[in-house]
Amino acid sequence: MALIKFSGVSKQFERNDETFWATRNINLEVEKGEFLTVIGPSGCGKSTVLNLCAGIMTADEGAIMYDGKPVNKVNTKVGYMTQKDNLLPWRTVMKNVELGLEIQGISRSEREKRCRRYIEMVGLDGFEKHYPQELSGGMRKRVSLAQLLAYNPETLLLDEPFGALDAQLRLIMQDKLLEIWKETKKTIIFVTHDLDEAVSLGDRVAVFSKRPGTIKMIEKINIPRPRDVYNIRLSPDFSKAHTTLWSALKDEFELEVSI
Ligand SMILES: Nc1ncnc2c1ncn2[C@@H]1O[C@H](COP(=O)(O)OP(=O)(O)OP(=O)(O)O)[C@@H](O)[C@H]1O
Repeated sequence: MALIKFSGVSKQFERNDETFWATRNINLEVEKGEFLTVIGPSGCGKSTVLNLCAGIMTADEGAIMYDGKPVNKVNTKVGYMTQKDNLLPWRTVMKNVELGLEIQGISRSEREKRCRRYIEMVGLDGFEKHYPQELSGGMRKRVSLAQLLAYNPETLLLDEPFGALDAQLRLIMQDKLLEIWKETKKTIIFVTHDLDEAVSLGDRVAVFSKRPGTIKMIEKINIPRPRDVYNIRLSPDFSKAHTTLWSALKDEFELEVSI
């Protein structure tokens, strides 16, 4: 049984007194421990799909199941890193990363030990006492990721987590995320705008069509693991998957540009 299952899921919104479908008839299954990447043009409903999985929005049609149970309230099994960081401006980096553990009632020394590891992992050691407003956009994203990992949810929903990072740092973070995934065997749904990133990381890549977003294709990525994100573009398996996915994706972007 799939851990996450979307069956015929559609969601509509209202804008200027008009309703419109953001997504239509999403059918998707994600296996436990799978790394699924999701790509599609802007506004096709990728974040909406994550919001539905996290239980912070309800579907207008269809059903979302998590571990065999309907998602009809906030899904506490998932940790969600949204596009905007939700760091608290009055708490330092360390205090922000500790937040989830503090709520769980974990002792201060244990919190600090766990959080220090993740702060170090995202390359922010030395910044523990800084406040979010003293950091760059990319650094704030990394604090959010450390916060999420320290909280240790079963499933990670990541909405363009590395979008604000420069190309080099993005590769380093991709490498670290794959390491964590291997170590913790978490299930990950990772939304990105970057096809290279989608192919480098995913077991499968789901391509969304333009709005109303639906799944246009799902491609299994047959690149062996462990993957070397720094050199993966040189592999023939990478080019093959990239070419197939790009031919599906480029039509959606062309449509977007021509509107
Ligand atoms: N709460 C809301 N109220 C009204 N419209 C919304 C709401 N949330 C999303 N939308 C609209 O629904 C559509 C899908 O939005 P969504 O954020 O899911 O797209 P996306 O694929 O994640 O986009 P991007 O890649 O640009 O982040 C967009 O047109 C967006 O403006």
